[in-house]
Amino acid sequence: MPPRFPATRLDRPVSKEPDRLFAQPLSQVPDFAFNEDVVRVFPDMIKRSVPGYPTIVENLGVLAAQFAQPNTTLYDLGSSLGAVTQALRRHVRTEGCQVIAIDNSQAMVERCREYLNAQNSMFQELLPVTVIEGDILALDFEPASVIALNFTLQFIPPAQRLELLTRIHQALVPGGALILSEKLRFEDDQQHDLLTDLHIAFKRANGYSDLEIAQKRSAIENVMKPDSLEENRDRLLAAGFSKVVPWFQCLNFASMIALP
Ligand SMILES: Nc1ncnc2c1ncn2[C@@H]1O[C@H](C[S@+](CC[C@H]([NH3+])C(=O)[O-])CC(=O)[O-])[C@@H](O)[C@H]1O
Ligand SMILES: O=C(O)C(=O)Cc1ccccc1
Repeated sequence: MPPRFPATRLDRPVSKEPDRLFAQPLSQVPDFAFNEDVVRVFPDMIKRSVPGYPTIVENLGVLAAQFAQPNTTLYDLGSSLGAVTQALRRHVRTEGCQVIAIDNSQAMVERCREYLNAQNSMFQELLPVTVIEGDILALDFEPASVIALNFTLQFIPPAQRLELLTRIHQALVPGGALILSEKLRFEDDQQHDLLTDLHIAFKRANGYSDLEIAQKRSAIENVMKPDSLEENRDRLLAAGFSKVVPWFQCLNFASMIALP
């Protein structure tokens, strides 16, 4: 019998179940939700859907090691299965730090805890971690040096994004940073259409059919609302951040560092 969680190149045990959630024609496509069905295929889904995702996650650990300050908290907001938390723990060795991962999907949180237990049993001297099932909009932040919002803000109702970022800014200590990754929309229609077509080509190259791509798009269109890079930058500045530095973009997915 093969082990239930074979170790990957990154020493991270992940489900290998392929994403076929939208492969059959659905008479009505329900709104996308982070439920048990999604959790089972999530590692495959996110890798085949988000160009640059593995690079962003691994380098988030590298970036975090530069910003982590002693005796502070590192947050993984909207942690899903804890890929970012695992990267933080692979890279950050700063004295007295802890990681808090939080997600409001019970199914995600349960599986995330299993994966982090597996990481605990494979490595020593990892930062302590707490996984919370809860709403990031209701979180009381501890003094923090690294806050990761890795493809989570796009699922927060647009009217609540500025207030969340303002509270994140207030929680950050000097020398810390918010790392924000988002799908982007583009203000120039031609640029938007080109990068959207290229994203569809990326998905097709990763084995998704036209039907899967179309049904997934209609599932997410009511729940995931991307902003442009300019909107993201302006909102971060309005929240009190002093500097916004994009550090990665692959097609219509980008990640930026925001300094307090
Ligand atoms: N209000 C909320 N409070 C808490 N969690 C929330 C909220 N709204 C949505 N979520 C959670 O945010 C996560 C977004 S996925 C993040 C990927 C991960 N960061 C990764 O790097 O692998 C992005 C994607 O699937 O495109 C889901 O797990 C939601 O349950
Ligand atoms: O699949 C897409 O088109 C996306 O934009 C990204 C995504 C990835 C995983 C869950 C929801 C959205």
